[in-house]
Amino acid sequence: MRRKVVQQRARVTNALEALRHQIGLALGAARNAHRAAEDELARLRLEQLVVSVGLENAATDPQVAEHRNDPALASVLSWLENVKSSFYADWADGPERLRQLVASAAPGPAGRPPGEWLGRLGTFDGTKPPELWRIGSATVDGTSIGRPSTTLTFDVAVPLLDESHLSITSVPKSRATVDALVENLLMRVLSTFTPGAVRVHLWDVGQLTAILPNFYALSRTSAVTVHDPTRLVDLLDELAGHIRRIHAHTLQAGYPSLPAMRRATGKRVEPWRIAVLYGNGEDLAPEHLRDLKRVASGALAAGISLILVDVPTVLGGSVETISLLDDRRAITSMTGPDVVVDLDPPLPAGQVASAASRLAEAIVTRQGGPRSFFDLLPTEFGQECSARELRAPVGFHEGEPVEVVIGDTTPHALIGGPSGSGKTNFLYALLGSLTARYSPDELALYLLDFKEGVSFAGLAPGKKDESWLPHARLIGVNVNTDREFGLALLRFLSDEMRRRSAAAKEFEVTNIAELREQDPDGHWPRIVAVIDEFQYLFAERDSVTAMATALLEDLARRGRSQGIHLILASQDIAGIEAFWGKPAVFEQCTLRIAMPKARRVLAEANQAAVAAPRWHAVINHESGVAHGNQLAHIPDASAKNTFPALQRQLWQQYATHGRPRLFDGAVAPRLSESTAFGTLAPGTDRPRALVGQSIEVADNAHGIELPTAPGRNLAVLGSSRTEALSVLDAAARSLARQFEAGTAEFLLGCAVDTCLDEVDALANLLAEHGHKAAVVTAAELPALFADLAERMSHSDGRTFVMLYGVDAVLPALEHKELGKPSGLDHLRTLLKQGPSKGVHVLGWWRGVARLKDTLGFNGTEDIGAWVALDVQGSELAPFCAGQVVHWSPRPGRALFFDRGTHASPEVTIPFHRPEADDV
Ligand SMILES: Nc1ncnc2c1ncn2[C@@H]1O[C@H](COP(=O)(O)OP(=O)(O)OP(=O)(O)O)[C@@H](O)[C@H]1O
Repeated sequence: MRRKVVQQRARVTNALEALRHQIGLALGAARNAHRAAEDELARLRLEQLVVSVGLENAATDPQVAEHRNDPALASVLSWLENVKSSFYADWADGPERLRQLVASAAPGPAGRPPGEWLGRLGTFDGTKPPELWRIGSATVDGTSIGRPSTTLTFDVAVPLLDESHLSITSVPKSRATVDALVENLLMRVLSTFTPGAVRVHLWDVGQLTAILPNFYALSRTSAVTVHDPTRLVDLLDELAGHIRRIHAHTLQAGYPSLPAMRRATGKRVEPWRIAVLYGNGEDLAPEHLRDLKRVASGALAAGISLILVDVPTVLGGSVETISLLDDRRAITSMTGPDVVVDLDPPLPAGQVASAASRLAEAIVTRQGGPRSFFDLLPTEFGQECSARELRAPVGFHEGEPVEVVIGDTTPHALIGGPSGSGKTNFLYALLGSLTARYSPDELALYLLDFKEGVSFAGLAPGKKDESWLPHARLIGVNVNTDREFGLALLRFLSDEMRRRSAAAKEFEVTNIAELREQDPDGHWPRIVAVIDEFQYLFAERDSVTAMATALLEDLARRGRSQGIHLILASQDIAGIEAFWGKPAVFEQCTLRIAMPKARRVLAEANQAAVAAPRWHAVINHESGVAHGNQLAHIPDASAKNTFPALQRQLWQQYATHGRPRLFDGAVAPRLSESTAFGTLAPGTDRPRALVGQSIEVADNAHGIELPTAPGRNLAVLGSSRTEALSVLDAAARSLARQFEAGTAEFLLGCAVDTCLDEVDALANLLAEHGHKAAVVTAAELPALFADLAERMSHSDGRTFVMLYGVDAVLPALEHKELGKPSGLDHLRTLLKQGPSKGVHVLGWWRGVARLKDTLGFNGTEDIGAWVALDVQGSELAPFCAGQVVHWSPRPGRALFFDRGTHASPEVTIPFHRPEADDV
């Protein structure tokens, strides 16, 4: 037992001993590692010290001398000597390599001596600009590379376009040098590219004109713009606007930046822009500085470079610096502080001026003066897809096309400008440009003009020109008194929006682009609804305004995702004021187009439209904020044979697309041309008496159904003879179509002698259809009613009693023989009991009171439907279930109400009677 304990203790002791040994070793190793690290640190500190004082000064430097006894010093010095000599061995051919680098990165005018290019037009329109631009040369001492008493010279160039901004700092009295440097750089750039590919903006806090005077000739063209020294904000806004627009465009096309897009597509779509800002060394105002920084950070990706002279700021993005040392020399961030750059001498002033003139001439020639409408059109029609957006140029700015985009961020547009400023012309330019790019399967147009006149009428087939615009689905003209038609269009669009959103839901997508992807066989064109003088919609305080507002707001909010877009045009103030109280619509119109002198279309502080020249427009995709301004000259699209020429071409190309519906408020519709009339046929027990054309997007008619049921009579109310004849005529003729010959009887009771001819003519027409048709005179009416009241119980066919000015015979009807019912009693019986026995009265009373007298107490129920002509709405309440009727009579229009189908009365357009012309 004891032996066992002793053995165990020995084992534990041995184990502990072994552990102690291991710990000792580890501690020793750690001590050694620590010491080695400390040595290394000391060595590195020493190395840093020597580098900071310079290797060549190490021997004499007192700080280094303190380490004289340090054994590490020698190894540090020898290590640094090695590095230096191997570096200079590499650098021996450095100047030559730099020369080659500049030669390849700064080809042609970018790096070559001016004698080789100054005065010649550039030819480069490639996708990638030179990377470097020469500013001078630098000379270094050859001693360092083992060639004492020699010097080595190499070219110095700076990056600019697509690569970097430039910040130049001057010294006192060096303005001429700075100007020469900037002029040299700009001239190299301008002479590299084809004329017009570069735009230069000049701003000088201290000068209004005379900035780089040798460029004067170019300031008449788009190549150089001199900005007002007090309006830096305008320049920054303009640049910010370009950046946003270009950014949106490139992103939309799937590229991160303009240079990337250029490289990928091999096409230059935008000019390069260089903005030169001359400051005075003082800080910019904080708001300018903020805007400048914002511009600088997005500029390069949009092809914009800044050259800042004495503008103290720390810019975002990459910036190279040139700091002048005196009037010839500078240092630059490209070569570091130890290399002094000898700036190139100024270009000869005369030669720069004449080169600028040549370039200016070339730009003017290239821009070709004002462009025409046909320059807006693509060479091949109908090639674009509208799934994501609609995009089309509408004009030109300095030779470059200016586009309008209708899509996600700019779903709706507001166009404003005083009368004659070119709104209609703009609309034509836009419609032409869009319809030439997008086929009718991609774009459907609904065009409504509240102005008096027929501005869109030419887009529908006409007498002179049978062609039509195949994209147009609806054209409404002369609707200034038919606000209901505007409402009908909004209702139609709203229904279409619902239909699209239901389809989107079914496919589990949220917008039109996705819907088109998921349902490639569906027909989902983008819809553009243009409403010219839209403020008419809100012209009165009535239910039309209330409904139009609600519908417009809904469309403005939700139309975007369903591809339904509104373009609202107006003569500024009136139109825009109409929006007060409807901010939802106004705000959603993020695309603003201001014609010259338009007010309130753009943001309040944005005065661009005030200064816009004639036949121009300010196009702004940023809700009218100044940085969104794009000025464009709009070509003349309204000149004779301009738009029609395009229309004919499109019409031929898309021959299979149906004609648009034309609603012309100034032309009374013809019954014989009405679709509703054309589709009537015999064989119904609910014949329909048409009374007028309804004000709807579809070609529909109003009519009263006449089943054999109580109350199915029609009253026409008012003194307007022509319209009354028209309504009864349409009713009779449409009924006649729904019966086989001989199965319907028409009794035409004419109490007004002046209508006898028309009534006779109608009777003849009905007889021609093979129907029984008899004309009954005023004197015969009491007997007719007595007879009908008597025989209606045995009637088996249908009898339509058409009464003209029935009130004229009221006194005679009221005549009562003792113990016998009067004529009026018979008429009342007829009205009450006739319809359920197939005998219907369709009568014209020349006033509401006279109808009431006819019907007597409790008789209103017997008039199931009425058409009111020149009768005030207030009189109609008793025949409209007591509801308030808003109706002020207007020529050529009537109010129709059918108890059986209507919640409230609707405006109808009596058909034009062909015979009416002859009377
Ligand atoms: N860009 C243009 N170039 C040449 N002529 C133009 C241009 N724009 C408009 N016009 C001419 O000016 C006239 C008025 O233009 P337009 O009818 O478009 O103006 P508007 O603003 O619609 O006026 P209103 O509101 O009174 O109808 C037209 O005869 C048209 O031919």
